Amino acid sequence: MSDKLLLRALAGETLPTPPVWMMRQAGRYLPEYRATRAQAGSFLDLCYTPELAAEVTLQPIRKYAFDAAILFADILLVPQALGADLTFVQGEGPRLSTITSADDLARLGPLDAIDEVLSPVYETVRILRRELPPEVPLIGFAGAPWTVATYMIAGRGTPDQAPARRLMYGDTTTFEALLDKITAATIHYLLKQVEAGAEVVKIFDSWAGALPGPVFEKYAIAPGKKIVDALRAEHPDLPIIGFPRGAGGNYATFVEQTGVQGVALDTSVDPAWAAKHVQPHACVQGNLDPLLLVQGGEALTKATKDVVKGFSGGAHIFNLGHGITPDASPDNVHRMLEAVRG
Ligand SMILES: Cc1c2[nH]c(c1CCC(=O)O)Cc1[nH]c(c(CCC(=O)O)c1C)Cc1[nH]c(c(CCC(=O)O)c1C)Cc1[nH]c(c(C)c1CCC(=O)O)C2
Repeated sequence: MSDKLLLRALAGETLPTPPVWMMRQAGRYLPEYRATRAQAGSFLDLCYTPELAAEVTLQPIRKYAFDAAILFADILLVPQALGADLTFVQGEGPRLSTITSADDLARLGPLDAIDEVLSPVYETVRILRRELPPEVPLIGFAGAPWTVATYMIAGRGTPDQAPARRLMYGDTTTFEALLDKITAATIHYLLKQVEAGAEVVKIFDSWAGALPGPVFEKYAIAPGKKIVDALRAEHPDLPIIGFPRGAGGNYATFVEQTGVQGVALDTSVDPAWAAKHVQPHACVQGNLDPLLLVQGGEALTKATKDVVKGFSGGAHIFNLGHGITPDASPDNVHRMLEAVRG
């Protein structure tokens, strides 16, 4: 049996204490992250400098002894590798060249050129497999096609993904061709991460909840399943975690139809509902409100224990319902861990 608790949970085991990690565990709430980030220059320089990307991945493992490490990179590296211009504007988020027509789509580069941009990420994975403690598995990741497409179409984050939804309605052919291109690039990218040493992969569909109900199956589940099937064909035992954030009642369908071993639940999901409708079919991951790591105190301790208790009847990985925010206190993370591990 594996000594890696995360892999045991993903294999369906109910553990006395769940393994713990946090989305965005390498991030701006940590002073050591901010120092390495300053040394690297820009956020993208940090992503593409393997020694420094490995260093920020390791920082939260050293500080908190989390049960998993997640590769330091970003879901928007795939659009960049496909030829989109990408910058991160301090305090505002990403900016990309937009795709609103078949001509824009045609200007993207070929799939077989993406490794020219992405190869430093594979080097980061190789360094991490050498340097991580043996009991800490490495999670590789990518964005799901719909979520990546929302940024490629709008050229930035938007509150409601209106530009992507308009292309979906107005030029379905271009929209679907873009999803197919991202899907193919993502399969290649994740296979390369696994070959380099990632032991689990997670697919972030952060904007799944913005998809209208009638097309959830077509644009969240079907591309997700395509990726899962392609990875499984090469690596039958690879554990895969899906994160269809905001999927609500569709969480159960998502798990059933994609066949993921793990599913990350966002903050809006009630553990009592998920324990009944999702957990019997997959290991659940989540779902503490990240704001509690800003608030701290008894509220944090109580909510943490409630999440652990709510999912104690099955396979569970303790995590947040979304990423930890820059204003969270590093000490509150210790308090959360104490409440999980006792
Ligand atoms: C939507 C999305 C992105 N990136 C990601 C998602 C999906 C998860 C989610 O919903 O949060 C995924 C991601 N981004 C990052 C990681 C690294 C690993 C980790 O979780 O620790 C992961 C897994 C680093 C990052 N990605 C980003 C930072 C902050 C950049 C900085 O240091 O200035 C980090 C640590 C920047 C980023 N990256 C993205 C945005 C919109 C932004 C700007 C907003 C922000 O600043 O938080 C796109």
